[in-house]
Amino acid sequence: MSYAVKEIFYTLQGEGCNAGRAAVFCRFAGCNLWSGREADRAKAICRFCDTDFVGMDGAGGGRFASARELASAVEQAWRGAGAGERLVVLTGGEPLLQVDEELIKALHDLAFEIAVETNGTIHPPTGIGWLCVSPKAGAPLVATAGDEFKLVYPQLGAEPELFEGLAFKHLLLQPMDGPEREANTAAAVAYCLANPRWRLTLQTHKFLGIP
Ligand SMILES: C[S@@+](CC[C@H](N)C(=O)[O-])C[C@H]1O[C@@H](n2cnc3c(N)ncnc32)[C@H](O)[C@@H]1O
Ligand SMILES: Nc1nc2[nH]cc(C(=O)O)c2c(=O)[nH]1
Ligand code: SF4
Ligand SMILES: [Mg+2]
Repeated sequence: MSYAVKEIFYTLQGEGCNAGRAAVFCRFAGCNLWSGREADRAKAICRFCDTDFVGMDGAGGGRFASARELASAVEQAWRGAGAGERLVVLTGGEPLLQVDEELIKALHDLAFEIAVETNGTIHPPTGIGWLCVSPKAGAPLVATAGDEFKLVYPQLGAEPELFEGLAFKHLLLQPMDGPEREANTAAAVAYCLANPRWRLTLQTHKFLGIP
């Protein structure tokens, strides 16, 4: 199978439990909850997306004909010294529209740990080392277990209480970015203070000014 990739870049994971860790980000093109076109945003299932995932025209992006070619491009982007600690974050768009066991094997063959950022609407293939699920109100949630559950807050119809019975190691609230970011951040802080099972995560790359 071939893979449509928007961009590949090396940076620090900005969000979640692994914030601060160096990683290659591989951003797949396309999503099942929004076309990515501004004209469609108001009628999309997911309306608050902060990401351009349309096309294959970003840095390091393109159409990759095979899992080995894509894994090799990820390896080319790695800038860390030595052989250890290699981490790739597969994101998008919705990566699980494209990620398959062949790609996972090809990345493992190059000694990468694999993290995935997904909206939880697609069953993940086996072999993912760190699964981050970020549910979207109004979309079916089929990935009900994983490493971190990163709920963008607030979302009407996706209140944190609804998810407390799921099998995730970590429950995180991420303030929704956009015009209400400050109010959303204050509300997320208040929620975590009142409900200590939930921890706050911030999009640190945005205030660091890194990708
Ligand atoms: C762009 S998405 C790509 C991965 C996948 N489609 C998903 O939604 O999880 C990456 C992460 O950014 C989060 N995100 C998107 N827009 C956001 C916003 N406006 N504020 C805060 N987090 C946002 C998503 O919930 C997800 O955790
Ligand atoms: N630095 C950095 N960390 C991130 N964590 C999740 C991201 C994403 O867009 O999936 C992201 C991103 O775009 N940049
Ligand atoms: S599901 Fe993820 S990539 Fe798709 S529109 Fe929502 S935040 Fe963006
Ligand atoms: Mg992002």
